[in-house]
Amino acid sequence: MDGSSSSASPSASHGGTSTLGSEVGRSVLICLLRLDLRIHDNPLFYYAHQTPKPIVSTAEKTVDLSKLEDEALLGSTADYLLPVFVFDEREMELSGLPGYNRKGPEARTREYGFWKTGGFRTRFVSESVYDVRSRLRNVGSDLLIRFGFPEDVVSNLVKGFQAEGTHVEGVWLQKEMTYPEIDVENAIVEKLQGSGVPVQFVHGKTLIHPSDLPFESSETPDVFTPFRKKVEALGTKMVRPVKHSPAKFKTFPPNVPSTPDYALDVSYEVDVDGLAPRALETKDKQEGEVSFHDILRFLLTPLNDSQLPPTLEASALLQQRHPASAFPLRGGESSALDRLDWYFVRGKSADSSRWGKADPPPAARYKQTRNNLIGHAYSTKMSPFLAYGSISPRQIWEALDEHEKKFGEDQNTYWVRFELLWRDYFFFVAEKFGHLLYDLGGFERATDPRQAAKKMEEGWWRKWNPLKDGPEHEMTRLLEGRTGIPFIDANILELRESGFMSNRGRQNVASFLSKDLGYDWRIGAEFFQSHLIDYDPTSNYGNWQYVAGVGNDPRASRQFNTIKQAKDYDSHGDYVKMWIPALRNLHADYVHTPWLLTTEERRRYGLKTTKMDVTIDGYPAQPLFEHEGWQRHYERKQGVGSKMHGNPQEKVKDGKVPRRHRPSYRVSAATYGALTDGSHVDQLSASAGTLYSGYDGSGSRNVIPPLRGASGSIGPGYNARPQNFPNVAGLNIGGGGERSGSPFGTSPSGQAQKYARTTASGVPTNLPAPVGRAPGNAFDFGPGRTGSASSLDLPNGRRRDQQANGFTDPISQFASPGNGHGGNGNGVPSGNGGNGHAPQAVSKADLETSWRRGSK
Ligand SMILES: Cc1cc2nc3c(=O)[nH]c(=O)nc-3n(C[C@H](O)[C@H](O)[C@H](O)COP(=O)(O)OP(=O)(O)OC[C@H]3O[C@@H](n4cnc5c(N)ncnc54)[C@H](O)[C@@H]3O)c2cc1C
Repeated sequence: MDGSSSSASPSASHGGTSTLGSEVGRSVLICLLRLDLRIHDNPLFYYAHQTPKPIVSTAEKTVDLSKLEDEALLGSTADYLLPVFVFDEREMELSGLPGYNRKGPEARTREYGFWKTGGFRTRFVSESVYDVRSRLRNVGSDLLIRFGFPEDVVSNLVKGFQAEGTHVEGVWLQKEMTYPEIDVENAIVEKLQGSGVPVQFVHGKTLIHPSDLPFESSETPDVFTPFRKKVEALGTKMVRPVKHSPAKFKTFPPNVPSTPDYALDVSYEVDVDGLAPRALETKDKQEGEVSFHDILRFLLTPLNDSQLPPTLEASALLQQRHPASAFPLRGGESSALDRLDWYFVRGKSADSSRWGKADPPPAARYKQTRNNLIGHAYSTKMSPFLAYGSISPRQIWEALDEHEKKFGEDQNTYWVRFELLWRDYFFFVAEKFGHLLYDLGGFERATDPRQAAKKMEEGWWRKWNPLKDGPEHEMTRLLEGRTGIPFIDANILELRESGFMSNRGRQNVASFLSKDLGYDWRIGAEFFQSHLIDYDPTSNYGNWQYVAGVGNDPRASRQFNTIKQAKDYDSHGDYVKMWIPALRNLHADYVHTPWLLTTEERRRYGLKTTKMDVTIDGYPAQPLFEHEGWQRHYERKQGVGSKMHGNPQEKVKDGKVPRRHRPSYRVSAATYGALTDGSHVDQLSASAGTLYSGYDGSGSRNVIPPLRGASGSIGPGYNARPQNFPNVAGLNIGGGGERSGSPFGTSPSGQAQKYARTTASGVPTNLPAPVGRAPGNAFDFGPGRTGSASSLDLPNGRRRDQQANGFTDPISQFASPGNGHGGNGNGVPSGNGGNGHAPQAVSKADLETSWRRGSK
C-alpha cells in the first residue's frame, strides 16, 4: 500500500504527520490486537498497566520472558499505550475498499477456494472491532484501525515513532497457536529485527495457561479423556483467575505518525442493527465521511464477485441477522458480556415446575438442552465471542462459579466446563501437530502413520472440483442444501442463511460428507470456515478431523445415522420445517423421509418435483444417497425416542407450564372424524378402529396420523397408503370425500382400497384391489362419519366419551365443534361424509397391546 492509497481513504482518524514536539523523549507501548478483541481479562492490557519487575536470575535458571514462563514479570513504563487492530488482507477480502490495492492473492481457502471470511463473519468481526474501539474510548484510550498486513503496519508505526524520537518500548501481542496466525507473528518478529524493539507474546487464548499444563504441550495426549483427567487433577490450579483491566487506561498517543498504510475509519455513528443499505451520498453525512455501514459494505462487496458458483458462496448481501438465527447476537465484547450475564446469572428462562428449581438461568439445564436445534438459548452461544477473543474462557469459568454459588452445581454446569476443556484440547493438540491440522491425513499421520497411509491412497477420499463439477454434482447439491435429505439440508441452509449451525448439526453434516459420501473432509471444513461466524481453526479443523476419522477419535470409524439422528433430535420435524419451507405442510412422521411419499402424495402436500420447481419451493423427490442403516428408523413416529429436552426459553404462563406436546389420543373401536377445530393432534393411534386426519383450521393442510393397530380401517387422506400402516391385517383404505380443491383426498385415484395385510414395513401382500368408488362411496370409513359407541382415552388416563358430533377436551386446546368430518381447508366443518361401516369391535387386550406398541 503506498501513500496514495492512504490519502484515498475518506477518513483517517489518526492520520496526519506529527513531529511529536514536546513528546520527544517519551515512550510508547504498541499492543497489537488480533483474536483478542476485548479489554477485560486481556493480559496485554493488564500487564501494560503493571510496574515491570526485573528479570530475575535464580539458582536454577534465569527467567526467560520470551518463553512466557511467568508473565507476571511483565510490566510497562511507557507513557503511551497504542492499541492497534489490522484487518488482515490474508483473512478478509479488502479489495472493495476505495483505493485499496491488494498486495497478495485473494483471501480464499487453500484447497477449494471459498472466500475465507464470508458475509456473516465479516459483519461480526467488524462489529467486534468497532465495539472494542468504543470500549477503549470509554476508558480513556482508543484503537488505531488499519487495513493490510499486520507486520507492515506495525513496522511502519515503529519506524514512524522512532523517526520522531519516540522510544518504542515494545510490541506486544497475544500468542496464537495455529499456523497462518503463527506465520504472521514470525513476519512481525522478522520485520522488527534490527529495530531494537522487543516483541513480546502473552497467552490469553486458552482456559489453562500453557505453562500450567502438567505436561509439555508436545506431549499432549492424543485422546481427549486422558488430557481431561490430567488437567482436572490440577484442581484449583487448573485455571488462573481473571485479570481485571484498569478503569482508566494509559493515554493514547496524542499524535500517531503518518504511515503509508491504508486507513479508513468511522467518522460518524449509525445504528448498525437498524441499517438499511444506503448510498454514500446520503444527505446527513458530510462528503468523505464514513459510517460503519460503509465499511461493512466495502468489505462485503467483493464477496459477490465469485469465481465459484455464487450459490456456494457466503452471500455478501446477507447483512441482516436471520429472524430464525440461533445466533442473533451482534459482535463485540459488550454483546459477549451481556450474553454471559444473561446465560449464566441473570436470565430467567424456564419453568420452575418442570425442573423443580426456582427458574434459574439457562446454564442450569445446559446438559439437557445443548443438543437442541432451535432458538438461541439451548447452548451458551459463546463460540463466536471466544473465536474473536471478545470474551476469554476464564471469564466463562468464573461466570460458572458465580452461577453455581447461586443456583448449585450439577451435571449441567460441569458440562459447560467439559466443553471448554474440549476447546482447550484442540488448541494444544493443534499446537503439537502444527500443519497437520489442515492435512488430508490429519493428526493420524503422526499418531498412526500406517492407517494414515491407507487413507492417503488414491481413491480413499472422493474429490470435487468446484469450478468444473456442475450444479447436479453430489457435493454441489450438498453445499447448496439440495440433497433431498431434509435433516442435512436444513443444517446447511441454517449455516448459509444465518452463519451458525448447532454442534449436533455440525457432527451430522461432517459425518455425512466424510463417511456416508466419502468426500475429502477438507471440503466441508473449508466450507464451514467460510460460512461460520464462530470459525476457529483448531475447533473447526480439529472437529472435522475427529468426525472424519483422521484425528483424535479413538473410534475412528464411528458414523452418524442421519435418520436416527433426525428423529432423535428433531422428532417433530420443527427444525427441518423452519429451514425448508417446502416441507412445512408435511406430517412429522414423513418430514425426514419425504422420498417415501408417492408422487400423488407429494402433489397433495404441495411438494413440487420438477427440476425447475425445486429451486422455487419444491424439494428434491429423491435423496442423493440412502444408507441401508437408515431404513430401520423410517417407521419411527414423531415424539418416539426423542432426545430433545425442554427449551430453556419456554414461557411460563400463570405459573403453569403450557402444554408443549399436543396429546396423543387413543381411539378405541371408534369411528373418529377429522378434527376441525383449528388445531391438530400430534399423534393419534387406533386399534382396530378407524381414525382420520386432523386438519389445521388455519388453512394449512394437515396430516393423517398413523394407524397403529392389529386391524383397521382408515379414512382417506394424504398418507392413506399401506406403507404407513405396518402389520395391519385387513387394511381398508377408504375412498370418498374428495372434493375439488380440497386437500382431503382419498387413496390414490380416489378409490377405496383393501389389502389382506401389510408387512412390518407396510408392504401390502396382495395387490391393491379397488373395492369402492370415490367420491362419496367410502369403503369401511369415509370422511365425516360421526361415530357411535366411541370413547377417547385421554393422555392422563382419564376417559371421555366421544360426543356424537366431534368431541371436546377440556384439558387440551382442542374443542371440536365439528361434526366429525374433514374440514374444508378453512377450518369450517362442512358436514358431508362417507357412509362407511361401523368399525369392528376389539378387545381391551388388543387395545392395550396396540397402545403400548404405538406409544413406545
Ligand atoms: C465439524 C465441526 C466443526 C466445528 N467448528 C467449530 C468452529 O469453527 N468454531 C468453534 O468454536 N466450534 C466449532 N465446533 C464445535 C462446536 O460445534 C461449537 O463450539 C458449538 O456448537 C458452539 O456453540 P456454543 O457456543 O453454544 O457451544 P456450547 O455447547 O455452549 O459450548 C460451550 C463452549 O464450549 C466449546 N465447545 C463446545 N463444543 C465443542 C467442540 N466440539 N469442540 C471444541 N470446543 C467446543 C465452545 O467454545 C463453546 O462455545 C465444531 C464442531 C464440529 C462437529
